[in-house]
Amino acid sequence: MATRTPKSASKGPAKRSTPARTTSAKRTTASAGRPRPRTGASGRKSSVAHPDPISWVFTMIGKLIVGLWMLFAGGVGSMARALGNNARELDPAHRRDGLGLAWLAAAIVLASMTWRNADGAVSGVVNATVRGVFGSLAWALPLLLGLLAWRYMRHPDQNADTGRMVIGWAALLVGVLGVIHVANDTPYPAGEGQGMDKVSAAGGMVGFIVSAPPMSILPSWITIPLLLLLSAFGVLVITATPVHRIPERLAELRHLLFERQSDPLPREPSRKRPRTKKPAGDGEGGDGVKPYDTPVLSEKDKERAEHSPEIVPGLTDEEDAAVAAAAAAEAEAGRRPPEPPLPTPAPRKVEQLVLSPQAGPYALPDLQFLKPGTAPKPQTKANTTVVNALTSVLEQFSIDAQVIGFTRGPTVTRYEIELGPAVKVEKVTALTKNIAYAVKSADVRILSPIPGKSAIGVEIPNADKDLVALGDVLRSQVAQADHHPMIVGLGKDVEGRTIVANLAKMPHLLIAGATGAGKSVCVNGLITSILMRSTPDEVRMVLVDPKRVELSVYEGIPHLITPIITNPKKAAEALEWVVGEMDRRYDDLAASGFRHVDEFNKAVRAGKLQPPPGSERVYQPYPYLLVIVDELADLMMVAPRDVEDSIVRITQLARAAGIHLVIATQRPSVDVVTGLIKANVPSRLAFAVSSLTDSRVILDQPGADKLVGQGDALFLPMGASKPIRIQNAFVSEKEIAEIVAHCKTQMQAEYREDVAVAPVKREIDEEIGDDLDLLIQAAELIVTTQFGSTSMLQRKLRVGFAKAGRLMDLLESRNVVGPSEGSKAREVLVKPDDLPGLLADLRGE
Ligand SMILES: Nc1ncnc2c1ncn2[C@@H]1O[C@H](COP(=O)(O)OP(=O)(O)OP(=O)(O)O)[C@@H](O)[C@H]1O
Repeated sequence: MATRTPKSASKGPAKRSTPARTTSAKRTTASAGRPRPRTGASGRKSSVAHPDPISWVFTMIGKLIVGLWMLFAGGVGSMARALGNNARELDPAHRRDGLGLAWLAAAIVLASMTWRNADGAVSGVVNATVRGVFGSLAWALPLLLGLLAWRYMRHPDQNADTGRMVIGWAALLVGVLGVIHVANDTPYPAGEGQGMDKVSAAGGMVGFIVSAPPMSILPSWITIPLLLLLSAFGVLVITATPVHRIPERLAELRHLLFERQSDPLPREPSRKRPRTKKPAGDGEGGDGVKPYDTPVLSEKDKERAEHSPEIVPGLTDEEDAAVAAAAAAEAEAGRRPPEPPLPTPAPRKVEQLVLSPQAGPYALPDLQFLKPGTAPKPQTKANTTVVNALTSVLEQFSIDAQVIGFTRGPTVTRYEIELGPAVKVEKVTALTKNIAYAVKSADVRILSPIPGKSAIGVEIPNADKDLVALGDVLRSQVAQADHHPMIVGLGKDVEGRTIVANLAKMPHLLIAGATGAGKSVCVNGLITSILMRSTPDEVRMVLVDPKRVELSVYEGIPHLITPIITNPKKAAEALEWVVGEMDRRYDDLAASGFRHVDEFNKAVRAGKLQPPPGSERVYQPYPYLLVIVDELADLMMVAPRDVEDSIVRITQLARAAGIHLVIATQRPSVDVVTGLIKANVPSRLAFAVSSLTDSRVILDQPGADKLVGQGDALFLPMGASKPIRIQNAFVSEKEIAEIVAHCKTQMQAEYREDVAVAPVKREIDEEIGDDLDLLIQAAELIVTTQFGSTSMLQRKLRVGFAKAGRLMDLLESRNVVGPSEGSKAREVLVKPDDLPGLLADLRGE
């Protein structure tokens, strides 16, 4: 079989070629009548009818030479190809190193020929040529080549930047040479009183070419500004400054030149610490919590080694990061230090419904307490690699689609894929695993479509993340423009936009995520945002921290109405207190005819609300009440029913009363985040979770299982159908401690006594449930009459047989009556004297 195929294959062409050959042979024979050389169709050859031996020898020698030449050329060619292949296998960085060295050599050679009076024909020609071309700036050419060499070797991975630099410097050089040429009366290379000498002494041929044409039609006072404009363009390209950002860049420059020495944050002496005292890369030295701190595996060091400090300033050196990011933050704020909202004046004297009286003015903490994050990186080599990987996946599967661009966010980059006509979206979405394989990342999330765009989004984590700092978020224009006291900084979205949210509008928020996903940092961010922007008479807080350590730093802040609640049982009580507070506020709203506490407050501030005649009451504005529960699971373990009841009541009604809940949990399972709680907490913030099920519990859709952790989150505000992906803002423990200290110096915390105190009925047995009142009546009846009869309970309490039987069972289980004795009444085990104690027990007191 194996031999047959070539045979038959060779037969085909042979058969096909035979007639042709036969025909031509016949034709030749017919025309010449004798055999002719097969090559010979030309007249010249056909005229050589009898080649003599000498010419034959020459012909053969010629053929030999041609053959040898072809052999040599083939050898050189294949050698070059082999070398080329090897060169292709070289690390691109090495190739660029080679290029850099070549430029350096050229710079040195050029400098040796142009910077000194070298004799020698070659030097003379090179010198004259360089001067002829670049005129009086010929001396700068070796420097520019040296600079190019340095860039190639220093940043082998920044091709695009090097290209930009070359273009920028070229534009600058051409513009300046033109100006020099005009300044020297625009000499021509030939003509009377002109010549190359004069051209070389002015702007050279470059200067001539760029200045002579405009000078022939325009006066010099127009030509020079035009040339200066070209030079300015070069400077903008070199510094990568779009025109609209010139003021910011100038501000940065001023900052670097004049203000860097005088620390922009003088309140923090620690900033001046010598670098060596801090472990390298410890972005928040001594803070405990560091941004992107990986608790299990320390990949940070590896990452740090892979990125030059210029690319990832935040992860390598705190001071550089601080300076770079300060510049960026200032640039963002247009160099104007952001103004904190004005402190609210001391409240008027109040007499009722007071959470705690406040004396003296209260100054909000300075925003400088919060450090800036890292400046966002526009594009890195990793992005180009991913674009190539995506393109090749689409090509491999022959899908008519292309990557049309990407948006780099702080943690992930979203690549946009546009489909060709009649290509199914599913063709790309079905490739999730292949894309993940090609880009070497398991956390690929596909968005189809990107909201507001006809494109599919592929979100891939960045190897080099940006640090989003709470300080930058709160300093942003969007946060500064809104003075609502419940505005909190959430972070930045994939497009780098700052995301702030109004807790009052949420109106309640559920935060969930696995351990280490960034929940605690988020809760800290929310509380810190409030501390930064609101006075205690605007916002009051109840903090519930069953884990005991997460929120302890806030102990003593004046915004608290009760010490931080760490005991889950007391937490349930505090939630009940909140329900009571809500009811009190509702009573006020109902009595005054307002529908929201904001309207009520407005009326009170305007003095429009008068207490009813005869009442001693003095109205005063209600502060917002923010209740933060850091671990719902711990509460649900202790008193699931009470906690759920309170949460549901609060969430259903509290909005109008200015009471808002933030519930965090690391166990987003259905027994913790029950259907009732979910239905009543409309805004969700999901950090990375381990399973699709968890993601569905929080968001009612997948997505959170594809997050990368460390503050990467999906935010689903009330009413939205698609979550927004954000990188949560980071705030360090050190910053929090400073802010808390400031708040404490402004005002003492004055706690209400009754918040976490058990109201009358507390530890009611779950078994009793809603029957407590009936049970107490039954116990009273039986103990006072000493007659343990079910039918008596039926008659006296007017309940059915089943209920009476249940009450009797409950009393039996609590040793109030003995076991059933058939139709006889049960024995009563508690004496009338012990009744008060029994009732207190039943009430759980
Ligand atoms: N927004 C963020 N920016 C940068 N890094 C973050 C961010 N949020 C969290 N991290 C990093 O992730 C680590 C873990 O975060 P965090 O302590 O908030 O997790 P958690 O979900 O609260 O975990 P646990 O439930 O175990 O307390 C932090 O120490 C920090 O290094």
